[in-house]
Amino acid sequence: MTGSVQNASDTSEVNAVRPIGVAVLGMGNVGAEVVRIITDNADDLRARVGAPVEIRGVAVRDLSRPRKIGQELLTDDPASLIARDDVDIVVELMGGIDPARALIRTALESGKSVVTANKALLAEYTGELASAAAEAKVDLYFEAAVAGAIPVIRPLMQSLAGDTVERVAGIVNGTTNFILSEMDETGADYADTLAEAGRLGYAEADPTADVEGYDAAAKAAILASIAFHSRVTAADVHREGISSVTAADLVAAKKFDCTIKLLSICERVRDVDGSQRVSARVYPALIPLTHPLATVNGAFNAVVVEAENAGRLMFYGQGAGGSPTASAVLGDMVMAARNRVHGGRGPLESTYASLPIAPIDDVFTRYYISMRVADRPGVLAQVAGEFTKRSVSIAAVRQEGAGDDARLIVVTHRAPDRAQSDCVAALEDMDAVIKVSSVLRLEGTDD
Ligand SMILES: NC(=O)C1=CN([C@@H]2O[C@H](COP(=O)(O)OP(=O)(O)OC[C@H]3O[C@@H](n4cnc5c(N)ncnc54)[C@H](O)[C@@H]3O)[C@@H](O)[C@H]2O)C=CC1
Ligand SMILES: N[C@@H](CC=O)C(=O)O
Ligand code: NA
Repeated sequence: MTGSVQNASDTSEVNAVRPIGVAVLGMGNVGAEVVRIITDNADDLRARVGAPVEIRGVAVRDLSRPRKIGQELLTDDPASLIARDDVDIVVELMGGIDPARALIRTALESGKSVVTANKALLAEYTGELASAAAEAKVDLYFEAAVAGAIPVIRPLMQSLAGDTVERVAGIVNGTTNFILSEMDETGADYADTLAEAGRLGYAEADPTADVEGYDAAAKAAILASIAFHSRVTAADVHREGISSVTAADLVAAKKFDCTIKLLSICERVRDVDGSQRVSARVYPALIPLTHPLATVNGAFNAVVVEAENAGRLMFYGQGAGGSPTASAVLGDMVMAARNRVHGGRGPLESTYASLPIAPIDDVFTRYYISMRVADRPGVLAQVAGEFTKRSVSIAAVRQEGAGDDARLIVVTHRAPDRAQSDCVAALEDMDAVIKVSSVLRLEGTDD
């Protein structure tokens, strides 16, 4: 056998190396799996890192709850745990902004490397935390924060570091994808499916973050920051959730050979004057059934990256759940541990391009609009007139039903989102339009 990793596990050389001490903050869906894997795979981890990896403690809220770890390792005092001299790496899996933000900052400032899956925190405070990591010359890794087990952060930060990324788009929220897939395939009820996503460990502690698109927007902010070397925060991301998507929308989408997915889209916008901006947006959209993202179901995620030289790359896998997410956390933990044993550091934050944000109004989109209309001659022409006035070209019109149930479905060509939303507002004001029942964007088409 050759290679230092193999030799390290076989000889006493490693035994002489100081162990890497790990503090785990939070023992919920992900934290419990991280603790399990570190415990079960101790020998392999030691060989891969070049030193034993030892859990120094696990911070929990409720000390009395039975856990699959020795009671002596549990604490309800995370600040004291991370302050210990024998802690080298802090793995933050509590979620939320406070106290996670302060704990991570303190850990970094006192020279500990940090691994976190906390996208809500990163989408606001990566700048602050990355500066603290850079100052202290330690690592801040967060592969698990976007698309769970799927490697997307590292490919964007490292593998594509020499390329120019044009677009990163995909399905990055497992809970909403699970809900939409179940509603589509089995006609399952929205509320039941959301509860099931919680039981399966996919949903956030507050599932509003999932269904209203906050989680997907946080991930879009993280992806856009890395892809476009610019600081993008959650507030920069246009966000719409899935709570207004109905079973009827899914049925109607099928008639257009489409399905509905909650998409996170990060795009380099190239303006006519040669300047560049970043668009980051999250919304439920129709996509053709032939599109690769249309077959991504359940809690699976997929991210499509388009880069100038690499072309199109697709990353697919389990985007949520305890063990898949723990896999990504462990990958980061091993990297951070190796760096501490052998020297070296992960990449620093890169925001040199500082591209401004393009508001949703300026972005070119396509719309799918379903409305109940008065069943009388001339209505179609009136409706079409509102689009013509705003230079929005109609790609398809379908008329369904009759009498009180007369419906028009309009699909537009690409136009500035502002012009499209103005058309919708005008339709809502028309006497002939009884109700605009559904407005969704259409993605994944060339026109
Ligand atoms: N569950 C998933 O599929 C994924 C979760 N994440 C992220 O990973 C993190 C953890 O997620 P889950 O394990 O699902 O959440 P969870 O809610 O199951 O676990 C969090 C645990 O941290 C504990 N905790 C919270 N505040 C604490 C405090 N101050 N001191 C001690 N313990 C505290 C809670 O009691 C809970 O047991 C979150 O940031 C989440 O957004 C990221 C990717 C996927
Ligand atoms: N709640 C999130 C968990 C993973 O990030 C999701 O459903 O994707
Ligand atoms: Na990931």
